[in-house]
Amino acid sequence: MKVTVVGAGAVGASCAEYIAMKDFCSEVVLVDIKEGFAEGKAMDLMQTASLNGFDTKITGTTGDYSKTAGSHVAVITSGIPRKPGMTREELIGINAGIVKEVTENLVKNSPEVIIIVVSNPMDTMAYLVHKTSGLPKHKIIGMGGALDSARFKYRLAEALEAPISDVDGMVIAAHSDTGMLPLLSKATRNGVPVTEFLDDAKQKYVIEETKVGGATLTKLLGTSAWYAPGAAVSVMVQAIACDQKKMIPCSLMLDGEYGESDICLGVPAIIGKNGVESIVKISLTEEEKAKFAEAAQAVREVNGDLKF
Ligand SMILES: NC(=O)c1ccc[n+]([C@@H]2O[C@H](COP(=O)([O-])OP(=O)(O)OC[C@H]3O[C@@H](n4cnc5c(N)ncnc54)[C@H](O)[C@@H]3O)[C@@H](O)[C@H]2O)c1
Ligand SMILES: O=C(O)C[C@H](O)C(=O)O
Repeated sequence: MKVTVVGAGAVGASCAEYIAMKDFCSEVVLVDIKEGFAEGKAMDLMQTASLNGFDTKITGTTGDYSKTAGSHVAVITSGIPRKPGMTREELIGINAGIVKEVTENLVKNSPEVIIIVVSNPMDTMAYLVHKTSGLPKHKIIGMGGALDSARFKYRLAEALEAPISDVDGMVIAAHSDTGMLPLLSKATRNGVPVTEFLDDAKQKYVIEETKVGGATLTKLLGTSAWYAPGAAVSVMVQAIACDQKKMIPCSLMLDGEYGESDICLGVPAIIGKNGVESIVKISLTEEEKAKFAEAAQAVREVNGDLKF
């Protein structure tokens, strides 16, 4: 299995590192536009191989997409991250052009590729890849829900004063500060609804902190996060590489599911060797349905700024 990661910055390098550490791929190719940067990151990561015990071969290239030919999966992390005080949506002006160009180069060299979109604003960038790549819709997957769900579990464990391994939960809808929908109604501690343990104030705290998880880290770090994003991508790549058929919330092109069409939004899906094996339909409360529709409306407005 050959995986390409475009953008050898914070998220791209973290993603390559986690993929290599799990040792399920034969080859990871890092691509960046900055001269020598991807080559340097690849060499540094390869020098951890004997220390960390993996055999995955990591190489880097400055923009030579012929080196990515025959990739099964490609991850797009190229583009600018936000700074404290910004929204992800403000990145569209620069990132849309980068994502479109990168997608064209990837598909030209790997016509069968499955693309995982990470660059922000992610739901809109995933939509752009659908509109410009010519790939079938099961081969384009936006990464947001896997990360947001991990942050939800972190906040749930904190509020419950429980180990994270006791906790389960999922975030759907938009990957934005306002449009995330942490499904508290379905979150559990060892199968018991968390609503049995958390009072209203704690429930509200968990939801609000989850939604601004990315902004909180951006404020602390001065740029956006990379460890958990990289780990989330590696889980998705592994689900494809090992045909795990894992249920992961991902930003997918909807065609009537959850009452929406012609939009990419976070919904639970089965991820396996074909990319998206199916979209999972779960029941939502009336309040959750309304929030999902509200998030869709906001993403639709951002999509309106795209020029194909
Ligand atoms: N979807 C998510 O959950 C999620 C999580 C974290 C970050 N992000 C997004 O991922 C993106 C990358 O974040 P980062 O922290 O790694 O940023 P970064 O600045 O560390 O890395 C981005 C890299 O992209 C490269 N790049 C720019 N244009 C390119 C091009 N045309 N071709 C190849 N490479 C190019 C840059 O040289 C840089 O090395 C941002 O848009 C950020 O908002 C999304
Ligand atoms: O918050 C950001 O801008 C980056 C990313 O989308 C995240 O959630 O960490």
